[in-house]
Amino acid sequence: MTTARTIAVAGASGYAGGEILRLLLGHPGYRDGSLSLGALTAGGNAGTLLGQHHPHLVPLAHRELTDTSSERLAGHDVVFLALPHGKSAEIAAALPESTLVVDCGADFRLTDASAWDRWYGGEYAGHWPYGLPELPGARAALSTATRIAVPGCYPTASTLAMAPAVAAGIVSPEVSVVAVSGTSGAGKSARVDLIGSEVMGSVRPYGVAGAHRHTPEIAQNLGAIAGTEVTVSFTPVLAPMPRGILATCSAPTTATAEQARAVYEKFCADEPFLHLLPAGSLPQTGSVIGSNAVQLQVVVDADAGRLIAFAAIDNLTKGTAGGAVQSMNLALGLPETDGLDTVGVAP
Ligand SMILES: NC(=O)C1=CN([C@@H]2O[C@H](COP(=O)(O)OP(=O)(O)OC[C@H]3O[C@@H](n4cnc5c(N)ncnc54)[C@H](OP(=O)(O)O)[C@@H]3O)[C@@H](O)[C@H]2O)C=CC1
Ligand SMILES: CC(=O)N[C@@H](CCC(=O)OP(=O)(O)O)C(=O)O
Repeated sequence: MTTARTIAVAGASGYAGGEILRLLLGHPGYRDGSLSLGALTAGGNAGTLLGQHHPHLVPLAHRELTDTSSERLAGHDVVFLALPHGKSAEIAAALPESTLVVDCGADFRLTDASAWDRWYGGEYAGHWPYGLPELPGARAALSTATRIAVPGCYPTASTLAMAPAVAAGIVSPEVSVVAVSGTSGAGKSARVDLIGSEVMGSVRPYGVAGAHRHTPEIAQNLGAIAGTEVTVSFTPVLAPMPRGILATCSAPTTATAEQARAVYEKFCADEPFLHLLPAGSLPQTGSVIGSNAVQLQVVVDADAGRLIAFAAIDNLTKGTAGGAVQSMNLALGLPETDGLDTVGVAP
């Protein structure tokens, strides 16, 4: 019998950490004992029980959260970091190279130090293999990785919506993205602009005109696929729902609707989590809640000369924890879909 691989989750009291734990509890490796859960850590909530923060994670309710330090996290085979931006670099540097570190924060996503400086600031920590297996070449990179940077939730939806069109060269490299997100994308910490009475019954844009830090990440992804610079105009929109992102992306095209559809069918054909809906159906967040699926559609507005691609994801599942577990599976040589469902919860 082989020894179980141990997994630690830093930031376990938060939304992303909680979702990682939810997925791991259903992972076949956890069920057969080949994966086990070690340290679960937090910041100010260290010393409290996980059940106080995630009462839905019944089997782990009794687990005590410990402080977050490289000493606590050392000795595990896999460490998920679900911490605020800027917290990962120091911890990761103190962990052995043999430990698989999967970072849900932004610290290692950007390949351009000047982009990091402009949108985040502080010392640039470098970049790691990017945890979006559906991108060209990503599976090969992830299968040998011991450090993985999980994408942001908006970049996951927007990149996957436009990747087929950009890879096939059927759009000009000028992409517009309007993406509507549920409030869990902002994390669990208290913010006046996120209290119920400010959010309920209202939809509002924020971080407009290139101000949102996901703009360079989306441009980086699409530029790498295109092999040329891609400009991205990104408008995030906050909606009164707990989970989900619907990204509506467009770019100039001369392709017909049939040509565009053929491109998307080919791109999605062997992808376990990419679901191109039948022509005439449009993605909605309600169909992907709790699932790792990405529901896609592509249409062409011939009068405007634009290709429009839609993607719906659960920001906490495919947009964070699902992408993290999918990447872990690849890095550990496990089946990529282990512990990840394409079946959502509805209504
Ligand atoms: N929410 C989402 O949809 C997505 C999130 N991510 C990324 O995942 C990471 C976590 O996000 P999310 O779960 O939403 O955030 P939350 O605010 O919900 O959780 C943050 C977690 O980090 C812990 N923490 C906060 N400050 C410190 C600190 N100084 N030292 C140690 N631990 C600390 C918190 O512990 P405590 O409870 O004790 O404060 C909590 O466990 C972020 O980097 C985020 O960008 C990525 C994609 C999507
Ligand atoms: C609704 C909402 O506030 N969403 C977050 C994005 C969350 C996410 O994916 O991003 P990171 O991992 O890069 O933090 C925001 O706009 O800041």
